[in-house]
Amino acid sequence: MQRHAARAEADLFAQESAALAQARAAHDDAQADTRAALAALINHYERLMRESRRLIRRSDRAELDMNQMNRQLHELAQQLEYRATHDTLTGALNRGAIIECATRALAQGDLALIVLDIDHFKWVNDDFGHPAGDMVIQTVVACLQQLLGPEASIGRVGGEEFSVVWPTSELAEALSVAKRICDAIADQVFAAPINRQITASVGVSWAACGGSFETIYSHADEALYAAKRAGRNCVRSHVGEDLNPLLFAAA
Ligand SMILES: Nc1nc2c(ncn2[C@@H]2O[C@H](COP(=O)(O)OP(=O)(O)OP(=O)(O)O)[C@@H](O)[C@H]2O)c(=O)[nH]1
Repeated sequence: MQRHAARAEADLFAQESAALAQARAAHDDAQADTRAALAALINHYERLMRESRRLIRRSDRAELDMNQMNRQLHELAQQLEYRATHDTLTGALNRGAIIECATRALAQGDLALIVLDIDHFKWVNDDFGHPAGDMVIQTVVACLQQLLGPEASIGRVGGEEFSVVWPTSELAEALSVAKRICDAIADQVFAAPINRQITASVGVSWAACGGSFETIYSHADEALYAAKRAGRNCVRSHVGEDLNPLLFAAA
């Protein structure tokens, strides 16, 4: 291939080299036919210009193709990154991405973790079918996004379980966010065929900067199940060793 390229390069300039040698000889020899040598030189110079233009056009096309391929590769890498970190049904962060996000947030500062689980979701599926259940899951995520804004880290960590990573030094602030989440879901109108109130139970945990994800998650999970035990549609918290028994009664 390299040999072929070298030969093509030699062939490309062979005639011009000969014409140049002829012109030099004519230049050095007072008796030579300089007009003929000049005519040959003009001829070959024009051929070189045509050839150069053709090569420039070809390289411009190759550059355009390469730029387009680069753009496609970049888009593909972004799509792969998105698919690796997001839940396909809702577009929320997936479990792995939420773990990474919470771990990073804990390394940088104090953090509240809010987990919520739709109440009696099995009945939704049983009464209205799995596609309607999927629609409820999507609506819950849309409701969280609407409530918390585009910057909030909202994840779907299980079938009908969601997490919100909420960096804050104030437990009271996290509890207020959790209460707003609980109320927003209870107030959300779900499209047909659901047409009935859906609620969620919410658990909140909090850890100071440097805490571990495993601890903050297990505390949030315990708080969530305390909320389920307390009758659902309510918020419970677990901070440190302390499982708060009566925080925000059912709405
Ligand atoms: N439609 C739908 N259903 C799902 C999905 N993932 C899990 N589920 C269903 O979610 C239901 C969860 O039911 P359970 O864990 O028994 O809990 P629950 O009925 O919500 O009751 P509580 O959590 O105790 O209030 C099961 O019926 C699962 O089949 C999903 O992606 N789509």
